[in-house]
Amino acid sequence: MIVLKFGGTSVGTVDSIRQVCKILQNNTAQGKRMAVVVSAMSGITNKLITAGQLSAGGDENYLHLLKEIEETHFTAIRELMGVQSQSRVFAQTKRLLNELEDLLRGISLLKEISLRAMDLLQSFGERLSSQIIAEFLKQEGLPAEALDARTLIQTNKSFGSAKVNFEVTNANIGTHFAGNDKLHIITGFVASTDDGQTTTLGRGGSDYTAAIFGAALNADCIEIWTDVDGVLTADPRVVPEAFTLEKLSYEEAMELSHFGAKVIYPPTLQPAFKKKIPLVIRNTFNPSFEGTFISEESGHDELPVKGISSIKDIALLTLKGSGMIGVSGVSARLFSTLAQEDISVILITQASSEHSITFAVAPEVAVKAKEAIDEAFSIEINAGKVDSIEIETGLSVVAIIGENMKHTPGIAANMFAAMGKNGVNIAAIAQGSSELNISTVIEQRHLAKTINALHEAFFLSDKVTLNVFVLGWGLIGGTLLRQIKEQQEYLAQEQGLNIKVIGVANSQKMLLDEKGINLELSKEDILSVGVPSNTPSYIARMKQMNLANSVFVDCTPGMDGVKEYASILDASISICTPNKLCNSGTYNDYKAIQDISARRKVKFMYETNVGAGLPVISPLNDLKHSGDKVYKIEGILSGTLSYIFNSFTLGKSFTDIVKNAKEKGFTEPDPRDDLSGMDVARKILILAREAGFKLEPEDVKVENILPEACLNAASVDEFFEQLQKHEHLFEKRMTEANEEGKVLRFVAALENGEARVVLKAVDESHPFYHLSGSDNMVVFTTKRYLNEPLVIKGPGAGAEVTAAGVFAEIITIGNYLTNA
Ligand SMILES: NC(=O)C1=CN([C@@H]2O[C@H](COP(=O)(O)OP(=O)(O)OC[C@H]3O[C@@H](n4cnc5c(N)ncnc54)[C@H](O)[C@@H]3O)[C@@H](O)[C@H]2O)C=CC1
Ligand SMILES: N[C@@H](CC=O)C(=O)O
Ligand code: NA
Repeated sequence: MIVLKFGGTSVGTVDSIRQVCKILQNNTAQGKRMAVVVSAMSGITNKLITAGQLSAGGDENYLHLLKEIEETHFTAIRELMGVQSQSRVFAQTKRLLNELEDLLRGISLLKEISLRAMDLLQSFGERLSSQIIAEFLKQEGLPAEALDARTLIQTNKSFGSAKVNFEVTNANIGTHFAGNDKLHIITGFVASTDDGQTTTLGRGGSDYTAAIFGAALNADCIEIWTDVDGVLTADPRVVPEAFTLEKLSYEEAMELSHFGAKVIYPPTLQPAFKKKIPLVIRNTFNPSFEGTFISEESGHDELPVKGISSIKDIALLTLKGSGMIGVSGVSARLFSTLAQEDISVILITQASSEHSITFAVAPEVAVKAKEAIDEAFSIEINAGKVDSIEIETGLSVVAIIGENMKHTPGIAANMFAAMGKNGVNIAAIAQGSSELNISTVIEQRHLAKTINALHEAFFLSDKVTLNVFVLGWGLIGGTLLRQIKEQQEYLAQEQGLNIKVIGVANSQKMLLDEKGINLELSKEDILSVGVPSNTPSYIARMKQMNLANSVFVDCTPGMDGVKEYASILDASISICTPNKLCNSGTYNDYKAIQDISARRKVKFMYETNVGAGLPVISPLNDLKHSGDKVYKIEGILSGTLSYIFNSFTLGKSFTDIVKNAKEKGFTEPDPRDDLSGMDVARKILILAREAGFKLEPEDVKVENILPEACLNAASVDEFFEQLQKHEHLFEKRMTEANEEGKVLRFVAALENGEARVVLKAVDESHPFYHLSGSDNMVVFTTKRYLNEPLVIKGPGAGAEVTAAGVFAEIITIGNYLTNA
């Protein structure tokens, strides 16, 4: 015998009722014996309640609702039943509707509605639906018969949520079913007292009916048919990747539903749990799907955590004071006070210092709870031994649930790491010794982010999403976006890293889309649906989205984004950037940013600040952290100047070479940043700071090779005109060097804590002599690399290598954020 329960949506329309019929026919064909519990058609119970309230308030509009209720059922009959039986079923239904009308009229005359009348009123929903469905099933060839559960389930007189007398009820059900092989279509939710008054079974009442019948009949299984596939790992409206669980234990189901998974209401299923009858949650609208099987066994041995659950709105109350330490009976008084006020406690934590007890309640009862407790502890409060209760609001509970967490180390670590890296502060923690549930209290604004981060950490560790916000869509930004597009599929497949670009912007337009931007479209098409660019609002929107695993990528040459770095890191969003302005500003600013990223445990990465894609900053840090001592750093740190002086031979125009470097993407957006030595100065300053020297920008001594007229030119075009006019200056220096068998190299150096940038003539014996193209070369002389310095060499500028360096850092950040 199996007991099937069909909820309101499963019997809500003519189509769904037909669907129910198919499911039952299918089972019959397989020779299964069944009992069926049905709810009222969806929306009917609410209409009955409203009609009752209207009539009690003397509002004639209840008649309209009555009409609507009639229409819903008449439509079902008209569409489901053949002409021969229609009139009979209409008549049956009309009789019930007349009774309902009489009841509502009675209520309107009395001008009040008792709980008892409310129960009777609500019973019409199930009585109407069960009759029509039974008639339809009969017509379709099933041996169906409507069964009014009021004749079998006996309760006490607690109207609204009556207590079942199981002894009488079980006996009644046993007797009724003995030797009766009809297909009973049972009214859910309703019952009656021993003197025949109608009662209802409270929240989840139809599930309760199914459990009562299942237990009484020793059913093999109880199937709860609803409009979702089963119990999901998380709320799919918050986590689109949530999936249906195949198996759950009773305890897990209980914990998961306690936190708002509305699929079942486990307290009502107790009779079934007690008899160890398995429960299956199934989807009426997707009947081929197996659903979620709930039994004694948890299943999924590989899944220590089964679900992420939450309560959106709670208040946290704390009772604290020195007068509590070592005093017994404090918590007994506290919680019995709450019990007297009928306040349900959602979560409790107490540290072993016994100095305070913190607990969570629904926010609407927080003040009432505070007043009651302050009153109960008034003597201690007046004596200064205990403080008046503190209330914190705007909080949520997030919990991970699973039986296999028991005795599995690392689960809490994983949970807290995922939250910590996403900047979620935990206000309170609770774990029962059953180890079935770890609950945390967090700020409500972080709820969605937390649920998603935890879902990734526990269910999708092989498929995590990194949310990327790019500012600046020029040479580097554009190349980076192209590289991401080309590599997206590989990273998702091979690395389980789903890189989602959520925001893009150039100086004109910006676009943010939480669903992710389709990089297959052209830049013009993408930005055409954008809005005028505004850096502060771009960043505000990014923070407001509050997505898990977010990275801000600044590919602009200016300060607009840099000004916001502190606030971005403070919002627990990582940053990676080729923009050097942040790290080459004042030392205090540099230090502040480093401190914030350390404090917030988010990454701030900028390897491309020096030598573009070449590893320079990270090896320097490795040397430092491993205890080496850096004596000297010397380098050709400008790809542009390297290219220019490597290509500058007799007979060539200096201006053409600079233009050529710009076309190749080596130069800064304004090449004067390179030629003035400014860009190199920034780089050696950054290296000096990374090496541990507290230098300010003005501490770097730079030889200026550009004439005033070039520096002062109003535009880049005008600069090139002026450069042409002054070419002879460069030719002169080059010829002089050549005459000594030397070449010109723009060299940066850090020695004894002093940083310099000079144009130097070097001979063949010098390592910088043989450079070519845009190559950078960095020479580290250290305690360990003393006689043979450590040399790093390769292209130090250009769109492809720079963007690739930024991309690599994005991936590093992704791995950091998503691995515990
Ligand atoms: N070209 C290279 O080899 C290297 C460049 N870099 C750095 O990369 C950065 C980008 O350089 P490029 O791509 O060559 O510059 P670019 O001039 O080609 O592109 C800059 C982009 O930023 C946009 N932009 C500027 N301010 C903005 C704002 N407030 N909001 C939104 N968008 C804004 C511009 O519209 C443009 O799309 C610079 O900081 C540069 O120093 C670093 C290493 C190597
Ligand atoms: N303009 C710079 C680009 C890299 O930082 C250079 O030429 O090195
Ligand atoms: Na680099």
